[in-house]
Amino acid sequence: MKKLNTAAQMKAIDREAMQGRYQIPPTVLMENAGHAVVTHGMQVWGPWQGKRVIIFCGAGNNGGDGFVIARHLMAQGAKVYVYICGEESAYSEESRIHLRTLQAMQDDPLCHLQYLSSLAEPVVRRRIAHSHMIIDALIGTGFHGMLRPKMRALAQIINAVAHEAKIPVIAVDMPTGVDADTGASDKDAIHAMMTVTFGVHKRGQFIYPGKELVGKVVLDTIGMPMPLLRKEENDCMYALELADIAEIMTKRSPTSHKGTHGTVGIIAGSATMLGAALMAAQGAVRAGAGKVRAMIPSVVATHTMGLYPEIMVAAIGTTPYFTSADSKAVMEQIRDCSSIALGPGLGRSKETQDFVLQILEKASCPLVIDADGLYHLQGMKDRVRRCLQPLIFTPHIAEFSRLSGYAIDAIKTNPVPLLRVFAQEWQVCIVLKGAPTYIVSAEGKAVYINTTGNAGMACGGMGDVLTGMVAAIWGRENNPMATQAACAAVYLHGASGDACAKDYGPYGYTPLELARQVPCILQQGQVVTKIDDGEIG
Ligand SMILES: NC(=O)C1=CN([C@@H]2O[C@H](COP(=O)(O)OP(=O)(O)OC[C@H]3O[C@@H](n4cnc5c(N)ncnc54)[C@H](OP(=O)(O)O)[C@@H]3O)[C@@H](O)[C@H]2O)[C@@H](O)CC1
Ligand SMILES: Nc1ncnc2c1ncn2[C@@H]1O[C@H](COP(=O)(O)OP(=O)(O)O)[C@@H](O)[C@H]1O
Ligand SMILES: [K+]
Repeated sequence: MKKLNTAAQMKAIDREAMQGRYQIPPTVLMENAGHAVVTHGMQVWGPWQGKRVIIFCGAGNNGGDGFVIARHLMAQGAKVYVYICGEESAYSEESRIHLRTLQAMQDDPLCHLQYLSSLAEPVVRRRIAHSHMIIDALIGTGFHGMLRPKMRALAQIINAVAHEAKIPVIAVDMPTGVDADTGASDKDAIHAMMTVTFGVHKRGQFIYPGKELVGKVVLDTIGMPMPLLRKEENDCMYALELADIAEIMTKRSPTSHKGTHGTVGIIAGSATMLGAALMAAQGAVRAGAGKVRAMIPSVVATHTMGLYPEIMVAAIGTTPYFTSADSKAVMEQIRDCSSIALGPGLGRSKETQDFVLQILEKASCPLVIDADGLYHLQGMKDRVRRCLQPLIFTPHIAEFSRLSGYAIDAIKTNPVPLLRVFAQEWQVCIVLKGAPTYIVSAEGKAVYINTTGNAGMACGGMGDVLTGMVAAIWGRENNPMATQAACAAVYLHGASGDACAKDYGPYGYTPLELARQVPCILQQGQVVTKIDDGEIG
C-alpha cells in the first residue's frame, strides 16, 4: 500500500534528512526534486529537445524546484521561459542558490528569465499559447486557504489557455491551489496532467477534488533515506493497492470444502425492501462465502424462493419486518455462522430496533452492520461497546452523520480526524462509504483510503452488495482482521465497479452485475496469489 503523508509530516522528514544524522544538503534535495520532474516528464512526453517550456516559479521552495527544472531542461535542449513570482531576498537559502545559478546562465539563448510582475497579461497568455509544456512550480505543499488575487488571476490564465491550446501542465509536488492534506481545492486551482511528487505521496492527491486535479501522480524519492520514508507516523494513512488485497484473497487449498470458507448470515429485508437482502446475499456469494443463509421476514421471504438457488433462505416470523419476537428464531439460524451482515432493508420500525439490539447482544460471531441496522444504533454507543463480538460499521456520509452527530459538511471537509475519534469511542472498525471510501481500524490509528470505484456505483443497492462482501471475506476460516477484511472487500467492490464501467459504460450497470464481476477481478487481476496455508501459489 502507498503511504500518504501530510505536508507537516513531509516537512519533518525533510528536516530530518537535512539536519539529523543524514546531513543531506537542502540544495541536493531540491536538485533531485527538479531533476525528477524533468526525467518523469520525458518518460511521458518524450525528449525535451526543441520544446518550449514555461516554468512558473512561486515564492517558496516549490519555486526553487522550478529553477532546477529550468537548468536541466536547457541541458536537454529545451527553451525555457522562467517566470519568477517571489522576491529574490525572500527565498530560502537553497532556492536562492539555484536562482543565482540560473541567473548566471541568462545569456544562453535557451534561457529566458523574467520577474512575472514585469510582464503584461497578454504577453503571458501569448507565451503560454505558444509553448509545448507548462511547469507549475508556483505553490506545492505550502498552499493554505484560498488563492490570493494575483495568484488566482495567474492560475485562471494558465488553466484557460492550457485547456484551450491543449498544452500539458506538469505540477511540481502538488498542483497550485490544492491542499496537500485534505484535497480541498481552490475553484481556480491548477489542473495538471501529471504531478511529480517527492518522498512520499500526499493525502490530497487521493481525495477529491484534489484527486481530479493532480492527473497522473508519479512518486520520486529524490534520494531521501528510506528509513525516513518508511517511518510509521502516529497519524498514518495508506492508499490501497491490488497487492494488499492479494495478501488477503488467498488461493484456496485444492482440498478445501464449503465449510472451510465460512457461513455468512444475512439478516436483512422487510416488506418493501426485499432486494436489499438479496443483494447483500449475492455480495457474499460472489466474494467467496462457503454458504450464505439469508434470514428474511416470512411475509416477503416467499417471494425469494428459487430466485437465487445458491442462497439458503430462512423465512422468519409473521410480521412484515423483524421484531424482538423474531430474535430467538434468528439466533437459531445464525448459530453456525462465521460472520453476519445485519441491516440492509430492515426498515426503521421501533420494534425492529429492539430486535437489532438483541442480535447485537447475543451474536456469537463478528457482525457487519449497515444501513437501517446503523439507523437503529443512534445514541447506542454504550450498547455497541458492550457487544462481545468485533464489529464493522459501513455507513455512507449521511448515516455516519446521524450516528456520530457530526455535520455532513464537517465530515465532507475533513473526515479522517472524525473517523478516528468515532472508531475509538465506539470501538468499531468503520468503513465510510463514498468517493473515496475510508476504512479506519477500531483503535482509530491506521486509516486506509480506497483507490477503486467510480460514479456509476452511485446507485441504490451497491452498498448492500458491499456489506455481503465484507461479511464473506471476514468470515473465512483463518479469518482476517476486521480492517483487512474491510479493505479487501472495499477494494474488490470498487474494482468490480470499474470493470462494469468498462464493460457496460460509465453508469447504468446494476449492483448484481457488479457482484458478478468479483470473481473475474480475482482472476484477471491475479489477486489470488497464495494458498490458504501460506504457501506461495
Ligand atoms: N527541503 C524541502 O523541504 C524540500 C521541498 N521541496 C519543495 O518545496 C515545497 C514546499 O516548499 P514551501 O514549504 O516553501 O512551500 P511552497 O509550496 O513553496 O508554498 C509556499 C509559498 O506559497 C505561498 N502561498 C501559500 N498559500 C497561498 C495562497 N493561498 N495564495 C497565494 N500564495 C500562497 C506562500 O506565501 P506566504 O503564505 O508565505 O505569504 C509561499 O510563498 C514542496 O512542495 C516541494 O516542491 C523540494 O525541493 C524537496 C525538498
Ligand atoms: N462516485 C462514486 N465513486 C466511487 N464509489 C462510489 C461512488 N458513489 C457511490 N460509490 C460506492 O457505492 C456504494 C454505495 O453504497 P450506499 O450509499 O450504501 O448505497 P445503498 O445503500 O443504496 O446500497 C458505496 O460502496 C460507495 O463507496
Ligand atoms: K506546484
